[in-house]
Amino acid sequence: MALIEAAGLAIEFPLYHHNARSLKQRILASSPLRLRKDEDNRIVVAALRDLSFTIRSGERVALVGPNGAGKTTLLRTVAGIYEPVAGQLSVTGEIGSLIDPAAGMDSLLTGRENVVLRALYRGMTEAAGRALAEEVAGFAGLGDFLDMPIRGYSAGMNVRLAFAMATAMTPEILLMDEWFLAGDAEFMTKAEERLARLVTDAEILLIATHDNAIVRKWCTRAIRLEGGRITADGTVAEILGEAPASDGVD
Ligand SMILES: Nc1ncnc2c1ncn2[C@@H]1O[C@H](COP(=O)(O)OP(=O)(O)OP(=O)(O)O)[C@@H](O)[C@H]1O
Repeated sequence: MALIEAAGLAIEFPLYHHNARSLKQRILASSPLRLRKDEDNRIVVAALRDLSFTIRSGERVALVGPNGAGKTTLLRTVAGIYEPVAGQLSVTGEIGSLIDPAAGMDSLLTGRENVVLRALYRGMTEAAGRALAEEVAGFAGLGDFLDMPIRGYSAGMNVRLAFAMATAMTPEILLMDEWFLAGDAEFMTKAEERLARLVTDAEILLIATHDNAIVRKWCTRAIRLEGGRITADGTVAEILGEAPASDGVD
């Protein structure tokens, strides 16, 4: 059973800037509690502060909140990209990650080679990887581009490949940034069908978004982050209420 549990989770980034002092003053003015000095006397930004939550199998959770609230940082932390500086995070279940399209891809390899390589990392045989590449090819609709190095792909092609690959592997936990749902109309129709199947089988969906229509369509629960903290956690109706389609910050 897939499960994500966080207790007192905190993520910080050191602030590197040639003029960190004045930057600090400016950020302090707008967000007085978000900067501090760590044990090594470095100024750090508290990207996530004291987060505690449990996400269980069957939940489809939206991370909502203004720019800089910490939504993507939380996705990346659950994906294992960032190490918490405090608190605990426990993630049970195989993760499919649609956060950074080129992450984990080798730009010198072709789309097909990347799919096979990813399959091998996951412990599949090469034959199974090749079969998976065919499946991904059919869905992503990249045509001959599938056999070209991905450094020549457009941004849209990268998204198609990443989306097709992540969803073909039916992860138990799917982590997604909203712009994976912003493809062209034809692709999105296909993608939505696939996503619907995936979120029915896959156990947890965690998506960062500003688009309330996406939250209402896909999610059962919403967690609101502000300034790196959870300020609300509840059903979509409780968190969004009568809010309009977008929170207007993007
Ligand atoms: N790699 C990094 N290095 C330094 N600071 C970072 C890094 N990533 C995020 N931050 C800081 O952490 C905070 C949270 O950023 P994050 O990108 O998670 O917000 P977000 O809610 O996803 O915003 P948006 O809606 O704009 O995508 C911000 O103050 C940001 O500047």
